[in-house]
Amino acid sequence: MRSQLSEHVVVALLKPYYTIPGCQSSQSSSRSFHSTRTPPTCRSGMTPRAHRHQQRFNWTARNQTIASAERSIGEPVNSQAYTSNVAAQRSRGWSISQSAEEDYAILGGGITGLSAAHFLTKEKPTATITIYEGSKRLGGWLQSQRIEVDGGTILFEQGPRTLRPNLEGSGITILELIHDLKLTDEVLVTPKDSEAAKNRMVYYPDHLVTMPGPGQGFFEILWKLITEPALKWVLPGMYNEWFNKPRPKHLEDESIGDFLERKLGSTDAADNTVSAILHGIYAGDVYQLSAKSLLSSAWRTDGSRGSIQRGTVDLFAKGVRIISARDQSLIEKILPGLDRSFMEHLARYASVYSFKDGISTLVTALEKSLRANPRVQFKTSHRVKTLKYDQKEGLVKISTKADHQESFTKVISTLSGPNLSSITATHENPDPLPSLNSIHSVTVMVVNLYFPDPDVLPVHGFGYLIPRAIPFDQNPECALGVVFDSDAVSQQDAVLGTKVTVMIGGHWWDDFSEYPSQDEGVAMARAILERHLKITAVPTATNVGLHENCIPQYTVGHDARMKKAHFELMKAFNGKVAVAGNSYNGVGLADCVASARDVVTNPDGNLESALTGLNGFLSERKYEILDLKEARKDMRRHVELSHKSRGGKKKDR
Ligand SMILES: C=Cc1c2[nH]c(c1C)Cc1[nH]c(c(CCC(=O)O)c1C)Cc1[nH]c(c(C)c1CCC(=O)O)Cc1[nH]c(c(C)c1C=C)C2
Repeated sequence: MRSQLSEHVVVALLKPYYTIPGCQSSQSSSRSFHSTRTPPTCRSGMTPRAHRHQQRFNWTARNQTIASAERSIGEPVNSQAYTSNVAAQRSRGWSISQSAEEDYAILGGGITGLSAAHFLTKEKPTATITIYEGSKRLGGWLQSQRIEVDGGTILFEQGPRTLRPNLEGSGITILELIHDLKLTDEVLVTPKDSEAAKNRMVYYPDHLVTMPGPGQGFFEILWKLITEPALKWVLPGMYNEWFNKPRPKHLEDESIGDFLERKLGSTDAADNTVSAILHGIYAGDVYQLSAKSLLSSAWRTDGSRGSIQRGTVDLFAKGVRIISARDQSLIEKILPGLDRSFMEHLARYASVYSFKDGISTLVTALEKSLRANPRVQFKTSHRVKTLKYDQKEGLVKISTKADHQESFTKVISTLSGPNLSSITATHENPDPLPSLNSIHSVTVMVVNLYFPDPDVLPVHGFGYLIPRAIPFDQNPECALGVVFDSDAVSQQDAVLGTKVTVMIGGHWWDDFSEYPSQDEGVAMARAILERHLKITAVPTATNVGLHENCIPQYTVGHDARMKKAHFELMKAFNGKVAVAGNSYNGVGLADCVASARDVVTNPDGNLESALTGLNGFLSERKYEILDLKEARKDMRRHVELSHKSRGGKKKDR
């Protein structure tokens, strides 16, 4: 049974049963989890609740914090000095006032805002929450739409459509949400042995290339690496990476393209393959996106070992894996509460998952649950115009129309960096949050097409991505990729047929001031399908969305800018405005939910954490070492135990 399960999912899945409570793990060297540093959840021997109570400063402490932030701006920011300043405040006995009433405002009714409200209702049941949303509808760009076609309905997705069953990273927080909202029966799994799981393709330059991955044998992969022009960089690149000289000491960050060229000795990897993958995640430019922020573990290993492969082989030989302390702490906190049979089902079968009624199921369920809570108020069609900090009262004031302000003890902004910056600007200070203001986002046109013929596609799989190396005459529409929706998530439609989504624009449209119309979008998508896949059939249903500035770009220097942004927010709002959402710590759906949880629950138990939501950028991230051999033993023990506890029967779904 073990061999069928994805190891890292299951190791993490079963971890609570082979490790000790978080607060003791620093002393656990004989156990399977060795903490390299004191776990952040357990500083000063305090409980997480005690840490939560520390989130609010008294006046003296606030002024100290401001002074500290001011000192830090304009000079090289020394986060350690800042942290020790906060620690000093604590040791002097300042702070720790928990007001009886807390009034929260959440700016933005997308998935991050709704999730933040959800986690707040759990974490602070007596707080009142007002959610401001500028448009009429909730959910942001999570948009699942049922459309009538001949014979029934089909489901189109405009935004994200699938989730990965990962526990590490942000995946576990969305599983917690699914559990809280009782949505496990709504989940649809795309099996690991499906074509969609096995065939993730890149277009190069005139044919589709299946990327090496699970389900392919060693010799099959080797043959592909030798013969496939799109992958010809891999073997020489590996050689260069092993022997190349270490990264220059002064290098603080570089683009992923430059990083790959430096490591692998040519631009082929970036141009032919990695640019395609980045199109599918960020719709962004491989020569602008940050290696430090987006390839953080490769960046770290390269820095410490001089070679990613040497570092990886070293870990492999030691039988250990590195996991971030934050992910480890989330797993410890959330996993024990989740439904075990659901988790086992995901771990065993799912490559990705979605919901019977699409990804918006999350939004509908969150809205229903929040509307049932008398402490939560929705203000849709209320665009926030100004956000000001009233130093005397220690409150944040929000206005949505002239001559009317509402006051809050804390605001969580899920707006984009530039939007938050613009509502904060005043005549006296037109650019109070320059680091947030500088976050650039790209625009993507999403074109859904439905063909009644179920056999329109010449190949099956998740879809394909288009790298930057494709000559203009093969991609004049600036397409980024095509998703084969009817393969990627089956069972959402009541009729047979083929659904595809063509994504266009992204960084290719950075200089555009006008975009194609909906009809032009459909024509462009059809031209792409005809050129690349020889599909000439006419779609009987289409749906086009132009999502302006929808994906923030973590360009070179992102981490350093977010560190500065923390201090700018502290200066402007004294810790009363925190940020969450896709502008900061991950652009995916799961990242957004995780950022909402982090900003509410303060997972680090770290005082700054609750203040701006950007604490993760203040100091080097902490990591822990997972001993895989011990973990596997404990896992086996646990599987036996859980078998016994279920009367020896395995519950299959
Ligand atoms: C809808 C547009 C989006 C594009 N990128 C993202 C969205 C929401 C964010 C994103 N997409 C992926 C990841 C990685 C996580 C993962 O599941 O591996 C993130 C953070 C991967 C991905 N890319 C595409 C799909 C269908 C997926 C799976 C996750 C999802 O459903 O969003 C296709 C795709 N997305 C974008 C483009 C341009 C594209 C091209 C075919 C932009």
